[in-house]
Amino acid sequence: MNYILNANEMKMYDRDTSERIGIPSMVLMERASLGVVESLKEQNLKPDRILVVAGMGNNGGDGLAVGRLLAEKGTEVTFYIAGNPDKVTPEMRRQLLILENSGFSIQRKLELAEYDMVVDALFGIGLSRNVEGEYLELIREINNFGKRGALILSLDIPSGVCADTGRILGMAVRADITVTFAYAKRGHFLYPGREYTGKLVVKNIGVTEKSFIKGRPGAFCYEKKDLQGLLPKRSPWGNKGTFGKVLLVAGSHDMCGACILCGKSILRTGAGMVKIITPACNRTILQEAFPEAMLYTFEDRPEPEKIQKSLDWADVVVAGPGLSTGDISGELMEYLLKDKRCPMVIDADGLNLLAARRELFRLAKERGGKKLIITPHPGELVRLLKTDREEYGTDREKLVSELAGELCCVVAAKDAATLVVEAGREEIYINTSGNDGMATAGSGDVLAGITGGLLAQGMDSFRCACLSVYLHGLAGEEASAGKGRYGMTASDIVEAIPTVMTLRDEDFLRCQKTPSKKI
Ligand SMILES: NC(=O)C1=CN([C@@H]2O[C@H](COP(=O)(O)OP(=O)(O)OC[C@H]3O[C@@H](n4cnc5c(N)ncnc54)[C@H](OP(=O)(O)O)[C@@H]3O)[C@@H](O)[C@H]2O)[C@@H](O)CC1
Ligand SMILES: Nc1ncnc2c1ncn2[C@@H]1O[C@H](COP(=O)(O)OP(=O)(O)O)[C@@H](O)[C@H]1O
Ligand SMILES: [K+]
Repeated sequence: MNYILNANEMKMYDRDTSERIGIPSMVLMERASLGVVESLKEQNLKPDRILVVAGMGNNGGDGLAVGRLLAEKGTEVTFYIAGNPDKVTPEMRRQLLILENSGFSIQRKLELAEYDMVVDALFGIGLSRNVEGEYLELIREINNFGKRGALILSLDIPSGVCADTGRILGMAVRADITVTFAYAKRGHFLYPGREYTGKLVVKNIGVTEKSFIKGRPGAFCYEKKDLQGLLPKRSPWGNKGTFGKVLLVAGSHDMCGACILCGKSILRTGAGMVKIITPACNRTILQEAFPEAMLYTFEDRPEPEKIQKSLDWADVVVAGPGLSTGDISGELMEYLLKDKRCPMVIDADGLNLLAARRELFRLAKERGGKKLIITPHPGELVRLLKTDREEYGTDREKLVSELAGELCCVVAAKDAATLVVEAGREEIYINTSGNDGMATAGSGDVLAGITGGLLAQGMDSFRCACLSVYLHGLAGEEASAGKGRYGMTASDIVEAIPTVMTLRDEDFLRCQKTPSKKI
């Protein structure tokens, strides 16, 4: 697990590290700059000629220090500073003095020479408004250097990207590499900032969790190394009942694929059994394409006793993929929502029904507690909140929290960077896995299946939604590694699930054999 910070949190932890813990700000800056140089070495990048573009804040100070350290190693460095000298921070002033005392000259006019690398140190997390005028022209010029082949290295965050939202404030530097300090920032992972960040490297500078005394960061993400500890434990003497029974209510007259994609994902994630309720027209295709599933198929309308029997059998319900929004589906959703025993995952048309019929929305809300996970894509989210795409674009996190609060549930708000929010919980999960190959029909059905599969294995709703989103993204990456981002389909994502969540036998045996007591 890794924290993802906003600008205020980073400033608060920086300040605590220097003022309370006592590591001087200049030391943090030197460590940050050494981290950048180390990162270039790790990537085998040896620039001969670089341009450092520095602003008047501490981001500029980092830039001057990086230039100085590289000059010590023989790189030819041109220093350029921009901005109002009245605004210079004490650390930046000190960096200017060090350069002056060391005999470097600093330019105030941009030299349009050829450089192998441009260091972007114009604005960091202190960017507070849209860039305009001279700064806008500078950012354009930095990007032009990039187009002509120079490597663009942004310090902390590409200048022009809002560290809190990932929004572009006027114009932003398109970095090839961003080296950030202590922790990643939200703007590195939220779009469009994520696209401008290029490859992200995080360097430790001495700011640690010891500085979280006034509050922990509000966001986190998962990494591959976390997986082993996050996956539900499997009992060696378990049977298919132990690993969970999932009732999938999905599919409609012209939509059978959603049952298959979602149902297969449930089993691929490790749940023991799946039973599908769907119209009779889907029976033959399901029996052929998905023989592992049990079925309850109905002709005109499902019988309440049979629905109830299925609900009594199930540990978890997944409802909505390909369901359609007709009256029969509405009735089905009503039965499911009224039965409050099973935790439930609602996706796709299940959510459209909630949006269209307030009675169903009310029933969902009444389930309350931690028993509901919903997985809306942006269209479904705005329908549920009766808002529009414009508002979604303005403050997505606020809308997602609002929805979680209204339904008293966990919301996995799907998008290129999916957010997971739980009613009443302050921290949010920001997903970092996946790619644009996943923007393909049926991909969301796979996520609903993974979520149901993990929930059936006993996970807590919030952790389950976070892990499902992360695994889904990893499966998307695995699928694209085989088929490419153009050609991959949702079926490829399903097939990649086992690979990304494989608990290797040797790991399993090690867990079993390691004694917990130390002597
Ligand atoms: N110990 C530490 O703290 C460490 C900090 N570190 C580094 O410090 C960075 C944060 O430094 P920072 O807070 O000085 O802010 P920074 O991003 O340099 O810019 C602020 C300047 O920009 C100006 N400005 C803002 N928006 C503008 C606009 N649109 N157009 C024009 N001007 C605008 C703003 O002016 P003002 O808003 O006051 O008018 C102010 O002058 C951080 O990202 C990391 O790199 C590391 O060294 C590790 C240790
Ligand atoms: N550019 C992208 N990068 C990463 N993930 C993406 C991207 N585009 C879509 N996804 C993921 O793909 C899934 C698409 O879901 P959804 O829109 O519900 O598809 P469908 O309705 O076809 O099943 C979501 O989980 C979303 O997060
Ligand atoms: K920067």
